[in-house]
Amino acid sequence: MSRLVSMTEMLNKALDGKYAVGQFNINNLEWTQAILQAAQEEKSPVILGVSEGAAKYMGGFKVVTAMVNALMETMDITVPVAVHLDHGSSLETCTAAIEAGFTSVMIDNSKFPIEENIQATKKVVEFAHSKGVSVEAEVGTVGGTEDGITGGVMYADPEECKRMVEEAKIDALAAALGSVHGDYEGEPKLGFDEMKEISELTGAPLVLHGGSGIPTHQIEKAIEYGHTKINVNTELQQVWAKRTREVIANDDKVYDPRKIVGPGKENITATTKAKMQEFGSSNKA
Ligand SMILES: O=C(O)C[C@@H](O)[C@H](O)C(=O)COP(=O)(O)O
Ligand SMILES: [Zn+2]
Repeated sequence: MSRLVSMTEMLNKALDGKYAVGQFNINNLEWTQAILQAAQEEKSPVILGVSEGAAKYMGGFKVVTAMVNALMETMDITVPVAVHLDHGSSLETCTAAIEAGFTSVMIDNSKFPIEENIQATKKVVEFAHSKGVSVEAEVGTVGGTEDGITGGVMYADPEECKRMVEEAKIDALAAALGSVHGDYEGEPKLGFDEMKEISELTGAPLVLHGGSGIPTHQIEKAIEYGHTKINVNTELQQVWAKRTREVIANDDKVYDPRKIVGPGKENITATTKAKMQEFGSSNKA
């Protein structure tokens, strides 16, 4: 029996309570164990983000939900957990994820003109809401590399954001305002004036993509201006890779994959816990 939940309740509570729930992207079994452990220890709600590429790598949507559900049971996870399709590209992919048991999806048609983006999102919302699944959409363009494809930043237009929220009836809005996937060059420059305007205009729970490498004072301001979900992928990959390199450098005879891949889990758990404290979601489960 699945104990997964959608993002709706967690994000509305976060909006009221002025904190954000982290979306931490998973890549495999170890990642999932490490993040679930962090959430349980912090008594924090958590969103497990799964990109189309990561889902394919892990063997498909059904493998992902079977793994997460089984781990929740064996690890005795009691905090709210959502499994969310990150940057879903089409109605077909979102439908397949929902049918496999995902409790939340992002339909990212932000590269299309706003009218097309809204119409495509509406169709996803119609199906998703009939199954109790939450929907996130994106307006504007997050910079950097997304599932292997690199592009520039394009700020979200406030009126387009309002239309997306009102017409498509989404549960969360990723309004791109200068954030970047992957590493930032220098200090991130987020559009806080636009953020405040979009938050006031839409009243929607906002989502911050490219959450790695943003200093705490900017994270706090983003939360103050309506961000209830912050996506983190790169930082977890970096701390895991650092530990894994050390393991191999310190022992050139090691070949047991569990001894190579496993130790980095501690770094993922520690970084996830630190992010939950920073985002204010600890003890909010
Ligand atoms: O790269 C992915 O597959 C996931 C990201 O797009 C995720 O949605 C995200 O925004 C995380 O950003 P990051 O921490 O800068 O990688
Ligand atoms: Zn993203």
